Amino acid sequence: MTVAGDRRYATPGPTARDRARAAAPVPGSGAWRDGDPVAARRFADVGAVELESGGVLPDVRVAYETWGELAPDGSNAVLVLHALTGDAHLAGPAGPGQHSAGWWEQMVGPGAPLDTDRYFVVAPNVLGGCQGTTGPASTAPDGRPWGGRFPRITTRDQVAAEIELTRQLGIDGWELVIGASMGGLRVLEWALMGPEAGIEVRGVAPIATTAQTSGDQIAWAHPQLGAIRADPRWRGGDYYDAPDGDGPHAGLAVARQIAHTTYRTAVELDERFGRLPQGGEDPMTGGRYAVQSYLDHHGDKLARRFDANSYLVLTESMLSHDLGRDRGGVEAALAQITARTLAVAVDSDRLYPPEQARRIAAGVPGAEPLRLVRSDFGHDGFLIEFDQLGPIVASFLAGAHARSPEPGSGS
Ligand SMILES: CC(=O)SCCNC(=O)CCNC(=O)[C@H](O)C(C)(C)COP(=O)(O)OP(=O)(O)OC[C@H]1O[C@@H](n2cnc3c(N)ncnc32)[C@H](O)[C@@H]1OP(=O)(O)O
Ligand SMILES: N[C@@H](CCO)C(=O)O
Repeated sequence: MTVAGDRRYATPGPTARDRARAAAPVPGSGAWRDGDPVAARRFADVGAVELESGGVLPDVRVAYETWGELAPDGSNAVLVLHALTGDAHLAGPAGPGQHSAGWWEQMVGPGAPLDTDRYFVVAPNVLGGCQGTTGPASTAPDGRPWGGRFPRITTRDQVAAEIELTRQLGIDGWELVIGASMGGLRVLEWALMGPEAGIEVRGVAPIATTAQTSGDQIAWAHPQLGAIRADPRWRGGDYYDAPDGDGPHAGLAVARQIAHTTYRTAVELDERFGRLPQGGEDPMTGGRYAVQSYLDHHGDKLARRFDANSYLVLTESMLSHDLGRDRGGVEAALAQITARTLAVAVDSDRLYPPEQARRIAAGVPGAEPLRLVRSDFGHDGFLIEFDQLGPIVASFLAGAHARSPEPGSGS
């Protein structure tokens, strides 16, 4: 698909995702209909999590959703890990308290690439998040919200909480652990921490992600953190009791605008919006260009659905990510991964460039060759290009079937 010369987006209209869906529906996707039963959001109390920093986060609760049925021999479990502002709601209509229909509904469902007729799919909300799992807005032991006191957490701390969830679910192995962006960081830690914890990880699919957060990624995150902290309504992170929910919405919106620019491509923004003014506004007399309006929209939309402190905590967890820390470096760590590995990148991703995924594919013994998704839309391609991503994931899973008994066969 190309966006060249497409100026329809100067005002809101069908999105790239809408058009991709219409042009090439993914087999089995779209099986969820309004009115279908919503996958129930459940909660697991996983106890205290010992943090890499040396502290302890007590009374951790993990929110999660599941689809499909766990086979009697437990052989068909798939773990899906969401990105920065995602949540446990992969597929199906929005339920109570959920901001939207599932963010990966094209990938998960009956007959979809992650086929819920065949697999038991589990999606937790990440530690530090704001969609049901313990995070800065949760209540601390003293009865007040954690707020600015919420500890620094790392990718490994997040996986430690997910390991406890896995134990509570009675799952002793994952057929596949899959996720993109921040989810992909956890996928890679799972590949090492899972087996160390006695949980078999048979396959991993890190998508649009990296084995080690780079200087460029830290640099892009820095002004996002600063925008939230510079908002006087942030109040050092203790804004939950502010009158009328008077939190750092403006700072969070600016952070999202910076981030969203990195999620798309320079070519798309230029060809799609160019220098067009927004609607009846005149940029020469204080009005906005259409691309400014577009970023305002995405910033405001996130500020309405996401907690600024979680944005800080999760962003800083991403900065901590280094698969090689205390493992002798990235290459030594990748070399220890024994799971079947499929690294996927989006060819136009300027935030997680394909070189980073290539490093994963080159470093893991026996990994599949790097798979590139072709997209005009950059990092967000993992949320748009389902006609490519779906078959890549489905064929990787089919490769697992070729080598092992039918999931759930018990043999
Ligand atoms: C795992 C996870 O990451 S879960 C979280 C995923 N969801 C998000 O990140 C939410 C933010 N949304 C997005 O990033 C994108 O919408 C995607 C990736 C989900 C889909 O991409 P696209 O289909 O290309 O959507 P696009 O970036 O064009 O955004 C469309 C929105 O911009 C709006 N828009 C487009 N042009 C303009 C404009 N000139 N002025 C104002 N708004 C505009 C559209 O009305 C639409 O609004 P809506 O989403 O409220 O309906
Ligand atoms: N749109 C995605 C991009 C980050 O990978 C999100 O908000 O989580």
